[in-house]
Amino acid sequence: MAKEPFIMDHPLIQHKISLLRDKNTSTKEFRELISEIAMLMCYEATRDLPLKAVEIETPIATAKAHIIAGRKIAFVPILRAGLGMVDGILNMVPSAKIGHVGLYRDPETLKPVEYYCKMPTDISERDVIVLDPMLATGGSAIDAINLVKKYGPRSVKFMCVIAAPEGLAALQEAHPDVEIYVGALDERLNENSYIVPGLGDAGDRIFGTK
Ligand SMILES: O=P(O)(O)OC[C@H]1O[C@H](OP(=O)(O)OP(=O)(O)O)[C@H](O)[C@@H]1O
Ligand SMILES: O=c1cc[nH]c(=O)[nH]1
Ligand SMILES: [Mg+2]
Repeated sequence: MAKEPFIMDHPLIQHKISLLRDKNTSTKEFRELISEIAMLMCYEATRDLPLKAVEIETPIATAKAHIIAGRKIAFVPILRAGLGMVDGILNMVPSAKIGHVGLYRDPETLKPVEYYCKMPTDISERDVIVLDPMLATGGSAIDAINLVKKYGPRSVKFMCVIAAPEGLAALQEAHPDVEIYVGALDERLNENSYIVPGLGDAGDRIFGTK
């Protein structure tokens, strides 16, 4: 059985996603918002990182404190649009490594086509979070996670800004072990498999290509 997805309810995330949806939001603002949302979502998606107890000498006394227990993380953006989430996330986890999966959705078949894959060499020691702003039919996320799993990472999570119910169900069925973090769960897909109401084509809006 797949785990329940984690749907973000934080007001800051909801506010920023609303601005992202607006067709009048400029490329510059869109890029900044995607990065900020990814940073806030990363805070939630890393909530289960294990801690270890340490003693720290403050100027006053010895503090019994906690630091992250050496778990290693890799983020894997799905090109192109996933790249827009990387900067914000690296603000939170600066030592993370980054893998890349290049996929585009064929406009006729709507099936993902792979054109690039490069993973950190030590990915089998890492917890991976796959990044893509959009989960529409789910085909791209499912294929990207299939690719990542071939490298034998310790665990895989998936983080998206907007999901369609259809894509969420498909991803849960294909990868029931993967924890899914969603900024907002929308109504449905339209006849071209775009998310409704969604925000349009995330890659085009991040890179200004339309
Ligand atoms: O769930 P799916 O139906 O597979 O659709 C979602 C995919 O579509 C978009 O990428 P796109 O193919 O537009 O490529 P791009 O990021 O290069 O624009 C998006 O960023 C996802 O990767
Ligand atoms: O709504 C959608 C669906 C797929 N890809 C996008 O960028 N947006
Ligand atoms: Mg696109």
